Amino acid sequence: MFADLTELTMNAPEYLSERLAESQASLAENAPVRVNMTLPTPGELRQCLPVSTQVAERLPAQRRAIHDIVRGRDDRMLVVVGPCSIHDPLAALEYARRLAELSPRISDRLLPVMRVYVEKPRTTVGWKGLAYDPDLDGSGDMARGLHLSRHLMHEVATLGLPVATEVLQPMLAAYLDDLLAWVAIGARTTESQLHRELASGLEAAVGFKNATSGDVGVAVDAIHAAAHPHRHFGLDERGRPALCETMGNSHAHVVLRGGHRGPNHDSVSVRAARAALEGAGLPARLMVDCSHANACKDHRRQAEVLRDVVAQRAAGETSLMGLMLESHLEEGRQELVPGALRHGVSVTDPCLGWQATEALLLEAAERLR
Ligand SMILES: O=C[C@H](O)[C@H](O)COP(=O)(O)O
Ligand SMILES: C=C(OP(=O)(O)O)C(=O)O
Repeated sequence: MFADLTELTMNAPEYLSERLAESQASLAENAPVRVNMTLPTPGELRQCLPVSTQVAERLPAQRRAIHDIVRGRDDRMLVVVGPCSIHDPLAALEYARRLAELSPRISDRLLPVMRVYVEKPRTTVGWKGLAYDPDLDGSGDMARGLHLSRHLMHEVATLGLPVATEVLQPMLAAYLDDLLAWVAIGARTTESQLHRELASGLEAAVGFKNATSGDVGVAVDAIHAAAHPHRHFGLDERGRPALCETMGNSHAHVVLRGGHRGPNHDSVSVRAARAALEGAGLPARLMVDCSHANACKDHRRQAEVLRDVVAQRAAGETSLMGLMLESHLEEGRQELVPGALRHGVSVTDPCLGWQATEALLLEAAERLR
């Protein structure tokens, strides 16, 4: 397994992309957008990296378990935990092995799902994630990025862990969604109609973050929109433009991540979010992201936030059904300097280290028993 991924990390799957002939590319030389490479279609990538029988059989049960928590039929809490972003697939697999080992020790009270985030939304500009730039140097080998992303998700799923990701580019869902047990729509895209349509057609439960401003209303609107059937523009398996019809997703929920005005994990904010959902006739089900503006981007504060949420839940706030933690092998973050990276340290937001994460999840499970 590891040998396979190591090899993949080094060898670009050239057969999956095709540089357009110079004559074709140069037609667009002076255009603001230059198309110089075709990418594999979703069908081609899926064929190249098929889902094993074991993973395919396990995924529906994982999704059902998450649905049950989202709906309140299972009183455990969902915990979406893992690196802010994946930049080193081998380090991510090492993390996944540790989480898979911890999982049975807490699974009576918590259901861990691993963050395998291969796309990053940026406030302005910055590295956009493994799917866009797996070599971390701006070369943007997206064919390899897609291949690595799918391969890694499959490896994580093979360990028995449910896989979570944020879908930023709606087109990418078709490459990955047969591996996803939980999906995030981020704070910067919750208001986007395209993302709401996408969520409406996913089998996985979808968490909509409140806006970066702190506005929870847009996430409530998003849940409403995602629950509806839609007809929207999309791509089929062969990459052709297609009219897509969706059924509506009844497992969308709000994720409180704080905002420009400060955190929103406290009991007053939780009650306000609950009231907003109830007022819109929607189930009052909430996940709290312990990171981002809830931790004021200080990874150590995630522990305080988690303890506060668990205490509220233990005191009877049953609308709180989930937690999110940004966590990697080692704590903190580092600047993205290719060739000088420390192993297992985030290159985007600061993360809790593994030891602190493990201790915190064991403590939370105990508190919820
Ligand atoms: O989760 C990661 C970041 O908070 C998000 O991608 C924005 O990052 P940036 O503000 O560093 O661009
Ligand atoms: C980008 C993320 O969060 P948000 O959309 O809340 O900023 C994230 O969870 O990685």
